[in-house]
Amino acid sequence: MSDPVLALDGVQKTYNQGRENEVAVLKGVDLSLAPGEVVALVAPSGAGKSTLLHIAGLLDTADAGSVRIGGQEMTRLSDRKRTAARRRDVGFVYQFHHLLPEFTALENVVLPQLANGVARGAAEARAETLLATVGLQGRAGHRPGALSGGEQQRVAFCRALANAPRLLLADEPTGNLDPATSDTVFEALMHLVRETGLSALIATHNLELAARMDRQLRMTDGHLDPA
Ligand SMILES: Nc1ncnc2c1ncn2[C@@H]1O[C@H](COP(=O)(O)OP(=O)(O)OP(=O)(O)O)[C@@H](O)[C@H]1O
Repeated sequence: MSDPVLALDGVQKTYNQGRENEVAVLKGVDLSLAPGEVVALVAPSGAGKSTLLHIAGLLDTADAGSVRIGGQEMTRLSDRKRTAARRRDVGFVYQFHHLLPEFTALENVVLPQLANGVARGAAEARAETLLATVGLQGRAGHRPGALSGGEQQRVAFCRALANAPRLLLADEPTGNLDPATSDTVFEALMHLVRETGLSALIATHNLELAARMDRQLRMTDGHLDPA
């Protein structure tokens, strides 16, 4: 059997918010994400889902426990190696698109590839394919300011996948959109994820969207349980 794309075992994280004020946010989180699996992370505000996504995505480190991506143990890597693994393996999507305003949609998807050493022609071809997958073939030359909120977010999905990560982590990816747009944009994200075959952990407050994923996990009192 192939390795899980993401495996967390006994992950713990406590924040120290000043003297004698410790907050244990993750108290032993276990999670296994199979290749191609899309899992919803449902949690009330403040339960620690951003903390979990940051640790899973190698932006932050756990106090205890193990984080493996594609079978490789990440917990004891040097900062430099962890950053390299994050750039190679993980794509992030946030509630807000964070696109570069002075560049076109196409360029926003091309630039991370150039930074990764991909030749411009190949980078542009991949960007065009990704944008077409989310229905934006006619918008590639537009700057973010000339796109709707839903279109901006679809470009952000393409940018997250530009360097073909094996894992997508999304933190409320449709949280900033009205319900109808949120629905369309979520479908575009699911289509993109299925087309590229990657695994995704998607945090959402929207139970209706969560129900459309392969599986739902709920965060309660520092643990993850099936919803
Ligand atoms: N850098 C930090 N230092 C101290 N405490 C922190 C830090 N980051 C988060 N916390 C605390 O950890 C808890 C969980 O925060 P986190 O951002 O992971 O929650 P969340 O579930 O993503 O919330 P939301 O849905 O509101 O974004 C909160 O009580 C928060 O105050």
